[in-house]
Formats: sequence, C-alpha cells, structure tokens
Amino acid sequence: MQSSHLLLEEPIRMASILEPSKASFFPAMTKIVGTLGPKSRSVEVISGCLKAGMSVARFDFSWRDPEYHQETLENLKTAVKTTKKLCAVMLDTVGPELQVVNKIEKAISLQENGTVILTPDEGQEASSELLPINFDGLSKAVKKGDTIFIGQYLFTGSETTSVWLEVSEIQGNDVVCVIKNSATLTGSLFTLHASQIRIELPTLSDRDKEVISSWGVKNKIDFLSLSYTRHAEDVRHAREFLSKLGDLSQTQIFAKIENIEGLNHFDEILQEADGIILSRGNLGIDLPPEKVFLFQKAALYKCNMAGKPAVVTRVVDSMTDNLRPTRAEATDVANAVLDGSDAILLGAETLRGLYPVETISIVGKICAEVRAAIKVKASVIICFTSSGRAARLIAKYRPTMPVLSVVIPRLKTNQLKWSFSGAFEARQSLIVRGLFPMLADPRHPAESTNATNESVLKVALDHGKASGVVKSQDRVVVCQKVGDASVVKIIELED
Ligand SMILES: Nc1ncnc2c1ncn2[C@@H]1O[C@H](COP(=O)(O)OP(=O)(O)O)[C@@H](O)[C@H]1O
Ligand SMILES: C=C(OP(=O)(O)O)C(=O)O
Ligand SMILES: [K+]
Ligand SMILES: [Mg+2]
Repeated sequence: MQSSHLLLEEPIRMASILEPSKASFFPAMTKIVGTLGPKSRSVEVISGCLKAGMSVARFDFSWRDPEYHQETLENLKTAVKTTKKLCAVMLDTVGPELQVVNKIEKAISLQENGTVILTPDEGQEASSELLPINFDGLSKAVKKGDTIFIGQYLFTGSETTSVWLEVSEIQGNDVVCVIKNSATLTGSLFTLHASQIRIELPTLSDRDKEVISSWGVKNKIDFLSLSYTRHAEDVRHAREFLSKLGDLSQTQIFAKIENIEGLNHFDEILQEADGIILSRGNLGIDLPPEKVFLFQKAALYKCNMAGKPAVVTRVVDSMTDNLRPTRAEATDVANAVLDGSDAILLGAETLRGLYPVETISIVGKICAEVRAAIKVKASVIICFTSSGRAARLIAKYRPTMPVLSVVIPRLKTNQLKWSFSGAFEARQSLIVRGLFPMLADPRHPAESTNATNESVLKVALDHGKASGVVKSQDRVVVCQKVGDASVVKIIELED
C-alpha cells in the first residue's frame, strides 16, 4: 500500500470546484477530537460540537482538577444522550511537562532584548524579571545558547502571548535568559518548552497515575493520550499500569510524539502503542519549522502501513480567536487528510477558543471536501466484527467509502459476573478514519447463522440510512462469517 493512493486521482475541472458540496452524501471520513474546557463544557456547546462532527472528547489533565473534568464529562454524557451521537473519552496526561508557577494569575510583560530568570524557587512571585517553574533540574539540563519557549497553555508559538528565550547564563539552580520577542504572558497557566532538551521526569507522573486510577477507572476511559512519549518503554510501562486497573486493561494507548527524542524512537513506539498523536504544537518548536512536514508525511505513512490510527494536532490555531481559518491552515487540514491521518485533534480552538462549534464544523467540511475529491467508486462496506479486528483491517487499506462496523457483543465472564463485550470496541472505532461503529443488540444469538446475519444486516442498513451513509439503490459490500467461513458479498439496495 502506498500513501500516495490518497492523492487526487484525476485533474479536477476548475468549474467543478464551484459546485456546491453535497455534504450529506460525503460524510467526512476523518474524525475530530475536541479538547473540552471553559469554552466547550456546557451541554449546549458540547451538543453543538457533537452535531458538528466531534467523535472523541479529550480531557487534558495539564489543566484543572478531576472535579472540574467530571462536571464536563457529565455534561458530555447528557449531550450524547440528547443528540444520540456516540463519543469516546480520551484522558490526556501531564507527563514531564514544565509549567511556570504563577499563583495570582497576573499578566506578565516581557521586553525584547531584556533578561528574565527562570528559578525552581516556587515560593517566589512571578514577575517580568523572574519566573518560578515546577522543575528543579532545568539549570542542569540546558546550556548557554539553548532555546526555551513559554506561552499560554496550548500556545501556538506565534502569538503575542508567547515568548522565545535564549539561555545566556546558568547561575546555580537558576537559568538566565535573553528575551527574543516582546510578549505579554496571559492566562491561568503558562507551559514551558526547552527545545531538544531531555527533561529527567517520568513520562507517567505520580499525579497522572492517581488521576488514571481514580477519574480514569470511574469513567472507563477509551483512550489514554500519553504525553511526551519518548521510548517504547514508556508505552509498555503505561500498559502495565493500565492492566491492573480492571476495565482499563481495554483502554487504548495513544503515544504523543512531541519532541525529537520521541521522533528518534518512532518505530519502536509505534510497535507498542495502539495509536499515535503527532503533537505538532510541541514538536513544531522542537524541530526546525522546515522539517515538520517531512516528519508528518513519514510518520503518517508508517502508521498507515501498521494499520494504527494517527491523529494530527494544531491545524487551525488562528480559529482560537477568529471565525475563519487562514488559507495556510485550511490547506494544511486537507494535506493532513491526504497524508493519511485518521483524526484531527483540536486543542486551544475548542478548549479556550471563541468558536468551538464553528471550528469543528469548518474542519469537518474541509475533510469532507477532500473525501469528495477522491473518486468514490462504491457507497459503503458493512463489516461484522466482535473484537473490532476485521473492521480495523479493512480501514487500514483506506477504502474510499465508509466502513460501517457492526460490533456483535459477546457474552464474557471474569468468574464473578457475566457481561457483554463490544462497548469499548465500538467506541474505539470513533478515532479511526472511515470507521462508523454500531453496537448490535446482544439479544441476537451469537452464532453467525444465515438468519442471524440477515436480521443484524437489516438493522445495520437502517442505521446506515438514518445516518446518511447508505442511500437507496446503493451497492453495499458485506463482510461476515457464515458458519466458519469468512464471506464477502455485494448487495444492491432497492428504493
Ligand atoms: N458475530 C459475527 N457474525 C458474523 N460475522 C462475524 C462476526 N464476528 C466477526 N465476523 C466476521 O468474522 C471475520 C473475522 O472477524 P474479526 O473481527 O477478526 O473476528 P472476531 O471479532 O470474531 O475476533 C470477519 O469476516 C468478520 O466480518
Ligand atoms: C496537542 C499537543 O499537546 P497539548 O497536550 O499540550 O495540547 C501538542 O503539542 O500538539
Ligand atoms: K497534557
Ligand atoms: Mg503538547
């Protein structure tokens, strides 16, 4: 398989570009992960996000406490019920993230060519001259000439609220820096990124472990987004930790590649992880800007080959404050789709941005337009699955049509009680490009006889029609087991 198969296959007629898009006929195959926060936590806004196409909600524990995120999650549950749109839950860890300690949350102005000192003395008050940070090893990690960025939580690296520093001197535990651009740091949390520097802190921090074993277990999280994954060992360690937490043994681990160390160990990380997040926010300032696209293309190709979902972040930063993306951003979204990404992750845009619903809607429209431009030769593939494997395998080959994965629950026992499998498997498809899950009624007999298959298929077709993926007279490919044989059949629908 070549990732170039997603390139537009034929020259496009200029006039066709102006034809109105038939959105309902071309559902976006690419999924949208939205980070929920102050501007996107009411039932009303979350409902808008779900209707606009968000299928995974990210809860970023770099910020706020479990009670805050629980309130948001309860609102998400209400929104899922009222909109009847499925949504998976992703817990994002803090990991070895460095933060400026600014207890009174005041704005701090920094002047170009001035100096500022970074100190581990957290008792000091943050000011234009002195910034306390949550890590006492920085002075040992950096040297004169190194680059450090500080900005508002989820900063883009190009706005006037983030600053670029150059290390000029080490004084004991303090790091003296020259300010390279004038900036006013605002917001309740400033994060710090030391470019190409290894931070000697664990990838899964004690606080992360606490949050996962309380909030994570309570809410049966579908995905763990493992911030700053640097080695395969990080993923193995997280997996081992999850395996002891009941239902969380089914949680998928998405390794966030956010720095050069993660990039250097990409292949081994990909082998261990269930999926990859290309965290272009941090990576974009760890790598020289001219190299970012190369990493994106290479990493997405490898994920596609491995059949593991890949998520791309930071696509429409400017929509944090604006109703329209820049031309470069709009094109960037389309290129992320053409490069083979499964999902787009929105950060600042939905968390603290002024237009969360509009952002999801525009990103969804761009993704759908790319899909419409790729020649569609059939309408839908319906795949029966229990473990989810068969459906994921089909999606790996990036068919141009959606794959309706009909998850057939199986009765299982842990020797204490009986329960049905299937819910995790269905929700975890919500991040995979082109997979649209549906959970079949567990009352259907588990054996795959002809009669059972027919009745489940009818329900699947009705579901497909209701969601706009299937229309009358469509041709549908069905993959299922009849007895012991795997069967692929093509059916033509009537009016
Ligand atoms: N309950 C089912 N009824 C009919 N066909 C099924 C069912 N579960 C899986 N299949 C089909 O069996 C084959 C193997 O699917 P896979 O998802 O890998 O298996 P499983 O989920 O049973 O481990 C595929 O052709 C899939 O479409
Ligand atoms: C998504 C990213 O990280 P964060 O968790 O800080 O938003 C990123 O760096 O692109
Ligand atoms: K985080
Ligand atoms: Mg990041």
